[in-house]
Amino acid sequence: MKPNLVLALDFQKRECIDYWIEQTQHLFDWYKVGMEAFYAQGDYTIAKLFERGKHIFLDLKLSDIPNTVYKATKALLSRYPIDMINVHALSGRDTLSAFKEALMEMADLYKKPIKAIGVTLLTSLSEEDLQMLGLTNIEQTVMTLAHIVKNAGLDGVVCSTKEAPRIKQKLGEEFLTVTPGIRFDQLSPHDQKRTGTLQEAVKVSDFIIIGRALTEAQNPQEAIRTLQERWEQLP
Ligand SMILES: O=C(O)c1cc(=O)[nH]c(=O)n1[C@@H]1O[C@H](COP(=O)(O)O)[C@@H](O)[C@H]1O
Repeated sequence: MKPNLVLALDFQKRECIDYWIEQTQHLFDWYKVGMEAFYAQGDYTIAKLFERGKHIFLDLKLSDIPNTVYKATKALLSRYPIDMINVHALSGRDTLSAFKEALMEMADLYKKPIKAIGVTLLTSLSEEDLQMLGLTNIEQTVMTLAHIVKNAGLDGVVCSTKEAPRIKQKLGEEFLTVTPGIRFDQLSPHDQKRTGTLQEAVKVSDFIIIGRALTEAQNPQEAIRTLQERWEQLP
């Protein structure tokens, strides 16, 4: 089965949020509401996606002590009809377990599954950035974090397309991989250091995050059509 395409609604203005939902709803079943849209237009964006029957990935990358993450997760899920939510794996095992516990309680209450995802190493980090943090070896660090995420009972990880094959191989096909940093052709990577193509992503991901490669295109209508054609051609 093909992965899900997820559109990152990284906007603050309602006109932009409306435009991108209207223009892409035939192609995307999943939308990601990240910090920018959530802080600027959270209630509005989530209500709009819910009315249209879209799946919502709330990407706030929670990172705090276990008690705070547990309570914040419950507060978010009691307010918003979310299908997937994430936490930073670097918050450590106890925070990940508290996050999972909150999700299970809320999923039980609302009788619906909510996917729990751990962010490994941000795709904006390179080996050099890692060294500055006193860490080494992206592949190995991502694998260590992915193991911690799996052992805490979460459903999957955010990682780049580069690490996703090994994660699938070591942690099993059912362990979800969510891959951002997707670029088409020779497009600028912007601030991303570990990018991947749609062709790479389709083989190794369960959820492929599409952001500025689409939403900053010179001609958005043409870019949406091109993405649709490419997507339909992929196996
Ligand atoms: O959790 C995420 O979604 C995420 C994790 C990560 O490691 N890297 C990353 O880029 N993201 C998000 O994925 C999207 C990538 O967008 P583009 O760089 O515009 O394609 C943004 O909304 C980021 O916040």
